[in-house]
Order: sequence, then C-alpha cells, then structure tokens
Amino acid sequence: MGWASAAATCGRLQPGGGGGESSSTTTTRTTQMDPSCPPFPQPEAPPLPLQLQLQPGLPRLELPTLDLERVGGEDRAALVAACRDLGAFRVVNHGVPGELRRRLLELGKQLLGRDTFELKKARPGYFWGTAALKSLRVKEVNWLEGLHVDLVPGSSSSSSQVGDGDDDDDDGWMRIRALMAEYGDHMARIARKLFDALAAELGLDHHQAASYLAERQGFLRLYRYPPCPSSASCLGMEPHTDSSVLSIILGQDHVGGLQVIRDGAWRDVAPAPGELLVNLGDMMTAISGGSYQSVRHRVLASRPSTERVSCCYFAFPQEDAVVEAPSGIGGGVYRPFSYREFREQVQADIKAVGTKVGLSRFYATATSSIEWTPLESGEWRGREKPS
Ligand SMILES: O=C(O)CCC(=O)C(=O)O
Ligand SMILES: [Fe+2]
Repeated sequence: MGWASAAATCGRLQPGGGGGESSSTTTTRTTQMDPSCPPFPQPEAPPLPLQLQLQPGLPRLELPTLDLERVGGEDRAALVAACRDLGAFRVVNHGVPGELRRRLLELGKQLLGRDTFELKKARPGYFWGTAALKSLRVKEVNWLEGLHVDLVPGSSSSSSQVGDGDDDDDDGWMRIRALMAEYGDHMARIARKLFDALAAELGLDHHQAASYLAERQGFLRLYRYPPCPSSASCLGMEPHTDSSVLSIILGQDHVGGLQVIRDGAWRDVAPAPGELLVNLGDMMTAISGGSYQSVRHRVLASRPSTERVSCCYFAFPQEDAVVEAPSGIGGGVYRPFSYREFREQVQADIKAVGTKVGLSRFYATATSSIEWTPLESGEWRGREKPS
C-alpha cells in the first residue's frame, strides 16, 4: 500500500489541525508512492498528536533582526533582550555569501530528492526522521530526512573550486559535503561572535567563554521535508528545544513551515530572504542560569505539492566542561553539569519515557522524588511526589 491509502486517513482528522491546511485535506488523493521516501506508516497514520492542534488565524511572528557586526557593541542590549524574551532572532550582515547559501540548499534538495530512499540509506550521515529526538511516541510522524556532517573548523577546502553540474564526484554527494564544510566555517564564526557578546554580558571569564562554545563540537544537518502524504496528521519535526548552546537555521527564502511557541500558541515564523535564524538551546539556558530562553519550536510537514529544505548548525560546549551560571545570575536554578551528562540523560529519558525531558532534570533541587507528567504542548513537567 502506498500514498493513496495513507491519504484516506486524512478523512478522520480534526478540524483546525495542521497549520494552514485547508479542508481539501479531507479529500482522498491518489498520489503515487515517492521513491525518495520510505513507505508511509501503515495501515493507519499514527493518531493526531495533541500538540498538532493549532490556534488558527494568528499572524506570522516577526522576529527581532540583529546586525552581526553590531551585536558586540551598540546592538548588544537588543541581543540580550531577544535572548531573554523568546530566545529566537534573525541575523543580517552575517557575511555568508548568497551564492554559497543558494548552492547548498539547491544541491541538497536535488540530491535528497533525486536518489531513492534505499540508495540514500546506505550513505554515511544520512537519516530519516528526527535524528536527535526520535521519540517513541511520535517517531513515525516526523516526515523529514537529512544529512548529518560533523565539522572540523578550518578544514574546508574552498568549495568554489568544485563545479556545479552533475559530474564524476560520486554524483554530487562529495560536493555537498564540501559546501557544508565551507558553510560550517561561516557558522562557527557567527556562533562565536554571538556567544562572545553574550559571554561578555554574563561576565564569563575567558576560559568559560572558550569551553562553553567549542567549535570542534559543532555539526550541521541538511534537511529535506519531502511532500507528505498526510501533512495534517504528521509533523516535519516534532516540538522540541535544541540541546545546543545556539543553533543557526538557513531556510529557503519563501518557504515557511517553522513555528515557535509564543505566549502558549504556535506561531508561524515569517521566512525572510537572506537572513539567518538563531535559536537559543538548552545549554545557553543553563549557562545563563535560566535568564536566556531556549525556544520551543517545530516544523510542519510539507504539503503534497511543496517541500522545505533547510540547513541547521548546532554549537555545543566542550563535552566535559562543567556548565554553570556565574554566581549572582539565575539564582542557582540548575546544578552544575557537563554537556556529556546532559546528552546521556536525554538518551536515557528517550529510552525510558519516549521523549526528551530536558533541562528540568538538572534543577538544583534534588529531582529523585519528582514525578514526570507529559503536557499537551509536548513538554514534561516535574512534580514532587507526595511522600
Ligand atoms: O529545519 C528547520 O527549520 C528546523 C530544524 C530544527 O529545529 C532542528 O534541527 O533542531
Ligand atoms: Fe530545533
């Protein structure tokens, strides 16, 4: 069975779900199976997760826009305000050549869309579904694929030397890696600049500023959200906060799909040509003692006639650096911990409860007596067990 049977499941969806989906999703489609994707989950699509239900009609969210060349100086206050408020902002004047951005997304889209799922599966770094967050509850509804590339800063040989057409370089897969390496150098540079401005604001010393953002730990994920046979019952990527210090998203100029939670409601982030979107992650929240927000976000599944391509950079602390907010900032909300500890806890939680619990595991107060309950938003809330 292929997409035609999957489309039949659309008929049982609740109205109002699926972010911009029109009622046309209730009609049966007879789309052919897409060979670039695995078979759609059968016999039934998974139940509609509660968090898919949207508050319809809210305007797109315009994020604050910051000039990278000014964040260390006259725009530092605006940067800090954006970090305290939502934990997401746009960056302009970032110095990443438009041609590099264009070629990266174009080639990624071409390669991921061209090869069959079976062929891609064998490629190093290729994944289907949400690589880091695979939740047992909803893993099947993440309709996306991607290529994960670890970065070694400064190692990129300029990809501009590599041509654009189809040639003998392993059908373009080596070229995309070269482009990603070059793009990754820009990301490391931008992350450093943003982080140093925030580190100065927090009063971190030189050693902390260096170990809390370690360029060698950074990686890139190139994503394709292929047309989804049942886009109203699936997500492209489930709601989450990033575990990183900060993440930088490059999306296509006019393709939306990314949403963030603002005042308890999911809001579309307006795509803005040429800009990069920065999300703060959990590590930044910990480093700032909870002063800066890690923003909760998700990506809608692409509707049948559309697809989204994006490239996301993630910056992390050194694995064993003890992350701790400077005294006087944040009032000791979190106990000191290393990123390695955090990652292991996330993996253990995914195994045990089916999803990432996240930073609330690291509250300074003892958590062994805490009972965890899932919320409708997809978050987990801890409560003291009655004694
Ligand atoms: O593709 C996007 O725009 C967002 C990806 C994302 O949130 C992530 O990789 O954590
Ligand atoms: Fe994310």
